[in-house]
Amino acid sequence: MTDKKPAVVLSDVTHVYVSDKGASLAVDRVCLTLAEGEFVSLVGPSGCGKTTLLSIIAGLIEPTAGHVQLFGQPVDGPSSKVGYMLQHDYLFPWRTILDNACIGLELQGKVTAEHKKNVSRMLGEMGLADVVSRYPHQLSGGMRQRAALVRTLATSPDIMLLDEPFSALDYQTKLQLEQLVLDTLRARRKSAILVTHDITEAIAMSDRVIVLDHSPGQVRREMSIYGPIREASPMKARELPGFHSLFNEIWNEFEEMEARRET
Ligand SMILES: Nc1ncnc2c1ncn2[C@@H]1O[C@H](COP(=O)(O)OP(=O)(O)OP(=O)(O)O)[C@@H](O)[C@H]1O
Repeated sequence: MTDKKPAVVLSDVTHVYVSDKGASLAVDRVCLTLAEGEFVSLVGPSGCGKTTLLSIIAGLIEPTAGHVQLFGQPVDGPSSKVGYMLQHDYLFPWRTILDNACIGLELQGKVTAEHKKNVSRMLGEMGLADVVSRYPHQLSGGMRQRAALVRTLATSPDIMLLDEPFSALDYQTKLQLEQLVLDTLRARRKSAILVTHDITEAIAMSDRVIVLDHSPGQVRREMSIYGPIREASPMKARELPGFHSLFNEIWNEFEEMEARRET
């Protein structure tokens, strides 16, 4: 028996955006549980509510109905338990890489010599030791995203929300970063939710893939990724037997959604 609480629980979460054009139902009664240390991906057509769900989990927007809990506690605003990594790195151009990586700690009033040493060590682990004193414009896109990852990890969040963090990168850099992020999160036993449009990325990185339907956003299908694929590196996973049939199953869900939209 274990009394460990799941990292995230969404119970019947619904969200309606209200604007001068009226009200629109973005997500509808979504239930989702993320276990501690689990990596889950959300995939689905554009506009199905993926980012809305991440914003709700991060406490940035309040759901219109339903409940969200992080480790058994209701979410009532942004929490230091949650780290958010986006497609754009949002590094400050006037700050060095080290100072950028320390910004979350600064905001939390936690910049001690020890914390700064820890951030420098993480930058080193990410292959950025030689560029800590450089400015963002002097780095490649992949290096900047690695710096953004360190900035997010520096405050030791328990849950990482990853909103298409690799989508602006070239294919080789994307594969390298997928590996780096997965190794880093596994070593630290972080729970993570990845939003991606890349079905192969979702399968290669996750313990579970959740396919969302659109209009309104609802959970359509959940697929557990079986052992060997889960345990392999994201690059090797793509070559394993069974990978393509998982891809096809998810692709078929997309085709069915598209066909329904056209009728
Ligand atoms: N601030 C907002 N005001 C009004 N409607 C919004 C707002 N943000 C999102 N929406 C709408 O809510 C729905 C879900 O948006 P969301 O960005 O969560 O979808 P998504 O699945 O992340 O999309 P994408 O894959 O294109 O990034 C869409 O119809 C979108 O137009």
